Amino acid sequence: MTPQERIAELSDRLNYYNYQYYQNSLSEVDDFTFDQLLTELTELEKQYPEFRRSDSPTVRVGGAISKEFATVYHRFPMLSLGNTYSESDLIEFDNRVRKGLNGQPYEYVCELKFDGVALSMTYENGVLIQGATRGDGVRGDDITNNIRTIRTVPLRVEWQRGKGRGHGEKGIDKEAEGQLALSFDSNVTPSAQGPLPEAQIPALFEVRGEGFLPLAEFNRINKEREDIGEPLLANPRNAASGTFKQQDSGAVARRRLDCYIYSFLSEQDIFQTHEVSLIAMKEWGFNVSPTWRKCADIRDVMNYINEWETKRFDLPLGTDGIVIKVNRYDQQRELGYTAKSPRWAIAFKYKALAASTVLNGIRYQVGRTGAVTPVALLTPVLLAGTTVKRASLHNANEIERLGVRLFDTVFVEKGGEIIPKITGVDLNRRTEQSQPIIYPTTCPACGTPLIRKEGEAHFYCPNERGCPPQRQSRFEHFIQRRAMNIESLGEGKIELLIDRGLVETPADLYDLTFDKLLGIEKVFIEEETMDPATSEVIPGKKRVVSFREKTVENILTAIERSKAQPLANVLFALGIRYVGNTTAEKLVDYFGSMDAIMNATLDELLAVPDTGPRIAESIVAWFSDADNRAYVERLRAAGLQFVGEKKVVEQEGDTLAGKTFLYSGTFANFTREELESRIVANGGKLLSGISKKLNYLIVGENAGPSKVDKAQKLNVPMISEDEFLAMLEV
Ligand SMILES: NC(=O)c1ccc[n+]([C@@H]2O[C@H](COP(=O)([O-])OP(=O)(O)OC[C@H]3O[C@@H](n4cnc5c(N)ncnc54)[C@H](O)[C@@H]3O)[C@@H](O)[C@H]2O)c1
Ligand SMILES: [Zn+2]
Repeated sequence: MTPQERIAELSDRLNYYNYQYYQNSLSEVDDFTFDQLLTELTELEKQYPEFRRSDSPTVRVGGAISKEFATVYHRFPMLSLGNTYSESDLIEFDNRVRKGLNGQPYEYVCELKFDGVALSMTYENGVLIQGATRGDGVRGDDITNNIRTIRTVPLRVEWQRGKGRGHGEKGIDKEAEGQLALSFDSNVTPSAQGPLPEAQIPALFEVRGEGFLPLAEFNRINKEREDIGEPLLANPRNAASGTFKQQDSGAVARRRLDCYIYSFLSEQDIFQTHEVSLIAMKEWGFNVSPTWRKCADIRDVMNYINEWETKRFDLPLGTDGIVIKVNRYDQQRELGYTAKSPRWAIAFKYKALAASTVLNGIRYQVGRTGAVTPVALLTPVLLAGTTVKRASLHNANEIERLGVRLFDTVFVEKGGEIIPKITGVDLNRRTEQSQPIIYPTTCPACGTPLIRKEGEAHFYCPNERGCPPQRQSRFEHFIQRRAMNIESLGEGKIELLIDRGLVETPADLYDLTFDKLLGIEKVFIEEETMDPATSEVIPGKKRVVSFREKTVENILTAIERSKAQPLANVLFALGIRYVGNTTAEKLVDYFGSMDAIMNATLDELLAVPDTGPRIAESIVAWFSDADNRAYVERLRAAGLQFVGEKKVVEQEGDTLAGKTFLYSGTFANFTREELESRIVANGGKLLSGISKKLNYLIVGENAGPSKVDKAQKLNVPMISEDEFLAMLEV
C-alpha cells in the first residue's frame, strides 16, 4: 500500500469511527486502538503533507451537529486535547511549554480526565440561558432542556462565598486566596438584575464541563433494564452521550446525569489563573470535582498521575486519564492553539489496567426473563486493588469473537464498569489442556432446550415458571420497592421459602401464616475473597438465615402493607417483558383498571402515549396466557389494588377524530404535554414517529430538520401551531 493510500484509508476509517462515536454513541474499537491509528495518521501526514486530505481527522474536532436539535454557534471554539500515553511525550510537552514561554516561570493544574460528554453552559445575568454540545467545535446542538435536568447545574448562580468548600485536593492556599480577593474587586460589569449581592459575576459568561452518567446510576439503569428484558447499555460514556441526544427531556431527567465543571470563559479577564477560576466556580455553586491539584513542575505532575492511576477507580464516574493545563491565563494565551487543540494543555491517558489469569470455567446465569449470560470463572487475580475472579463474556457471539478456550490464559481489563471484561487471549500460553467452549443447548438450571429469538444475541430458557433461577428472580422482581415493596424478604429468605415448598409463585406470599414461617432456617456459605496483601484466598463466611418471631412479624406486616401499593406497582410487579415502571404508570393513567388493561386489544394499547408495538404485543401475549390470568386472579383475591386513577383528559370534542398527529419543536400556546392532551381530548391520536400513517406533522419553533425532511419525503402535510388551533375550532 502506498503512503497516500494508507493516509486515505486511515482518514476514512477514523472519520467513520468518529461518526459512530459522536453521532450514534457507539465505540466500534477501543480508545487505545483509535488513538494509535490517529497517531499513525498524524505521523504519515507529517512525512507526506501533500497527501493530507481536507477532511483529515487530525485537524478537526471529531464530532458534528445533528439534525434533531437547533444549532448554536460557540462564542469560543470548543476544541479537543492532544493526548499521550507515555512519560516521554509528556516531557516533550513540558519542553514545548518552556520554550514557548521563553524562560518565564510557570505552573500546571492537573485534573482528572472525566469520561463523558463535553458540555457548554452560557449564563446571562446569572441565569442559565443555553446549554450545548461540542458538535464540530464551532457549532453544537442546543440541548438546553436536557442540561436543565442535571440537578448540580445551577439554573441561577448566586454568590455563595464560603458554601462551596473542598477546593482541590488540599484546600485553597494563601496565594490563591489573595488572588481570589483581587479578582472579585476587579471592575466587572455588574449584573443588571437578580440577587447577586457581590455582583462580581460578569453579565455574560460560559462554563464548560463534562456531562456524565454516574457509575451507580449506570448500574441501576442496567439492573432495571435487565429486569424488564431490555438490552443493556454498553458503557457509561456512550450511555451519557446517547441520553443527552434524546428529544424527550422527561426521559433524560429519569437518568440522573451529572456534570463536573472544569472551565470558565468570558470576555472580561476576571481571573488570572485557572486555579482561581476553579475555586470561584465552586464558590458560586458549580459542581467542581475536588480532585484537582496545582503542580509546580512536570515531576509533580508525574506524581499526580501515579497517585491517581488506581485511586481513580474510587470516583463515582469513569475517568480515562488526567488533563494537564498551564495555570496562568496570560501564559495560555501566549502559547495559543492549533486548529484542533490548545498548546497549553495535554491529556495523559492511562492504558487500561489489565492482568492475565486463567479461565477455569464458565457459569451460565439465567436471568429473570430467561436470558442466559455466560460469566467467566477465573483464577483470582488482583487488578486495581480489587480481587477479580469473574469477568463478563456477554453472549455466545462474544466467546466466538475472542476465540477463547477453556483453560486459556486470558487478559482481563477494568474499565468504567464494575465487572471487568475479558479483552483477549494470550495465545503464547495456550496449552494442550485447552478445550473448546461448548455453548449449552439446554438450560443449565432446568434442562429445557434453549431458544434464540430472531435478532437477539442471547439464548433464552423458555421455561418461565418452572426454571429455578427464573422463579427466584420473579420473586425478587415482585418484592422490590417500585413493585410490592416487601424488601424485608431479601437476602436468602425467598430461597428458603421456595426450598421449603412454602411458595411457588409470588401470589403464594399472601397465604403465608405465622405458624408456617416460625423457626425455619437455612445456612448459606458466602463467596471466597482474596487478601490484597498476601493474595491468599479467604474462604467464604457461613451465614444463617432463620425466621424468629420478630422476623416473621416484620415479613407478615410488610406483606399485608403491600396490599395498599397502587395499581401501577401491581402491574409492574407482574413482570411483563418491556413493562417498566414508567410504562406501567402510563397504562394506568390511560386505562384506570387492571381489567381494562387485561382486556385491551393491540390497537387500544397502541393508543397509550409512548406505547409502541413491542410493548403492546408483549402485554397482549402475557394476558392471553391462561396461567398468567389465573395468577392475576389470585392476586385480585388476595386484595391487591386493581383499580387506579384514570387520568384521561376530559373529552372536548371529536373534531380530530380518526386523524393522527406528531409534533416537533416548541409552541407559543402549549407545553408539549398540553399539546398532547388537546390532541387526545379532541379525538385525535398521537404517533411516535413519522410514517405514511401520519396525517399531520405540527411544526413549532426549532422543529427538528430531520423530521421535517422525512415528512416532506413521505408527503405528510405539515401544519403550523395556528393551523392546528384552527382545526380545533371547526
Ligand atoms: N473508540 C472510538 O471509536 C472512538 C472514536 C472517537 C473518539 N474516541 C476517543 O475520544 C478521544 C477524542 O475525543 P475528544 O476530542 O472528544 O476528547 P479528547 O480526548 O481530545 O479530550 C477533550 C475532551 O476531554 C474532556 N475532558 C474531560 N475532563 C476534562 C478536564 N478536566 N478538562 C478539560 N477537558 C476535559 C472534554 O470533554 C474535552 O472535550 C480519542 O482520543 C479517543 O480515545 C474514541
Ligand atoms: Zn431454565
